[in-house]
Amino acid sequence: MKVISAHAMQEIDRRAIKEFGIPGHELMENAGRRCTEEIVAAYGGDGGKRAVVFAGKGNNGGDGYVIARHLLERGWQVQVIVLARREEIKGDALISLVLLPDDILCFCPEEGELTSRYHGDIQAADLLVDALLGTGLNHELRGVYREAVALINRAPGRVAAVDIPSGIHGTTGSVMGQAVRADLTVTFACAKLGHVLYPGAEHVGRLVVADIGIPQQVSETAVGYEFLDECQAAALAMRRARTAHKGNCGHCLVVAGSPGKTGAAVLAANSAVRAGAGLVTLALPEQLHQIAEVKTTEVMTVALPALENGFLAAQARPVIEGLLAARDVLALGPGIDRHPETVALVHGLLESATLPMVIDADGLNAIAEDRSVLQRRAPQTVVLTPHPGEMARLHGAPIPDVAAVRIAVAQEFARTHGVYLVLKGARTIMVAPNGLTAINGSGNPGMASGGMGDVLTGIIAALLAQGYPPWNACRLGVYLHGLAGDLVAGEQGEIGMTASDLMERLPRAFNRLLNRQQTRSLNSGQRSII
Ligand SMILES: NC(=O)C1=CN([C@@H]2O[C@H](COP(=O)(O)OP(=O)(O)OC[C@H]3O[C@@H](n4cnc5c(N)ncnc54)[C@H](O)[C@@H]3O)[C@@H](O)[C@H]2O)[C@@H](O)CC1
Ligand SMILES: [K+]
Repeated sequence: MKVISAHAMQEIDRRAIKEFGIPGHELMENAGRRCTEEIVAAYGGDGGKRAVVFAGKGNNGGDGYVIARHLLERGWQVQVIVLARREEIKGDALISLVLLPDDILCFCPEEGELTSRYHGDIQAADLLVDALLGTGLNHELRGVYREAVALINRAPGRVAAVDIPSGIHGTTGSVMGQAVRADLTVTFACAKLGHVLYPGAEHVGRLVVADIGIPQQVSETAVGYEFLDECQAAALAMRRARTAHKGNCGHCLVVAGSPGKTGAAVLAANSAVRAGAGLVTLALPEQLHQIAEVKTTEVMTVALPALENGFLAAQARPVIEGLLAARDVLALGPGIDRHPETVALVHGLLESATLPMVIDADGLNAIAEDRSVLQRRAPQTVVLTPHPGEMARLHGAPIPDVAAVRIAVAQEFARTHGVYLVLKGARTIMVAPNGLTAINGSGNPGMASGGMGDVLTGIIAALLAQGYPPWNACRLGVYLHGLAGDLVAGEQGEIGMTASDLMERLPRAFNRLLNRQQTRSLNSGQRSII
């Protein structure tokens, strides 16, 4: 599903009106009619129900007037509360307002009056229509708007939001002080970033994207982002040839681990096995070699030169380079810590290794110490998988500053340094070096526990080793990781989920995507490939 920013939607509206000559009030009429159809389908079309429509002073409110008119025609009892003075309503919204009977309109621009005069009506409504603010939201909610949102959220009736729940920023998904919690949101032409990014995504309820007559060439050419759902992820999964053997399913080298963090190394290596790599070698500090031998079965292990304290030494570089000659992908960083010799090793490998690399954890912190190493690197595909803290270090800014604009930060970093960037979090962001951007739709808060990142590193490395193009490996890998987490949550709940639990579900997650492909081809009348 394509998602766009609030600004891109304003541009779509502008082009539809200016370049294609579609009158704005016609778009508003279509928007209001489509909202009404969805409301009636969800909450009943047989009349006799009560609706209170909350309208702001802009065009979102205008959509609300159209909805009010259509609900009246269908026999609903309707009251419209406008949070402005009548003379403040202008343009297309005014065209829709004048079509409403005066006796259902209340103008309520001042804080306090709403609660004192309309509390009873609001409590008695079967449906509250939130047409306060849409893509024009540009500052925190205050005064009577804040009061209205609180009243809507406390009322027992169902809530239908027009375009986006009021108070949610259409581009960042943030709550601007206070925001409506809707049961149903009907948006127009395309979903907006604010519908899928948290915390906005939790306010939307069921999302319907309605066609309001905007020409396809306008909405298709708008700059957008890919929201990765199960259907799109399934399309990325490749079936294995019946003649496959371990030699052509790729060999991953995982360089990881330091004292106290053998688990990170083992998780990354075992996850590469579970994500389908033909062969996996785990190379780790010599002091940890025996432990890794005990904790792994399918994975081969190699002892690397290490300092006395067990951190990877610079002399490990020629040994690793020797191993790389017969490997397809290098996964570097889980649990390696930040010793200066280890940092030098990461820099050295970036400069010499010419095969695809997935770099995580302290591998990223090593890059953050000298970002210019990314410019000096040998020509190779590099996938970086930071969490917000690592992203902030890479970017050189405090975490809250990065969190507020995470998509923009990820895009800038990926473009500037020519890397694939996977910025982890609720709704992981993926960016290709050319700026293509995807937002992951799978996963749950149970995955907020240690080791999950190591698993993701192993998955993406395994997909690259199996021949997935890097952009597909990033998107499929991230989706599979979240889907495996969702499978764990479905079986045992979110709390107490471990990275090992998730890793064990990877084959099932993969299989679910492949089965979905098969169902699709059966449904479309094609012969299934069994
Ligand atoms: N031609 C178009 O542009 C169309 C627009 N449509 C609707 O119009 C909406 C966009 O309309 P507008 O651009 O008029 O914007 P909105 O109706 O979202 O709000 C804009 C008004 O609210 C004020 N405002 C912004 N933030 C506020 C806050 N926190 N508290 C109080 N007031 C605040 C602004 O100063 C402005 O007066 C869309 O979301 C959609 O619902 C649809 O009718 C389809 C066609
Ligand atoms: K709204």
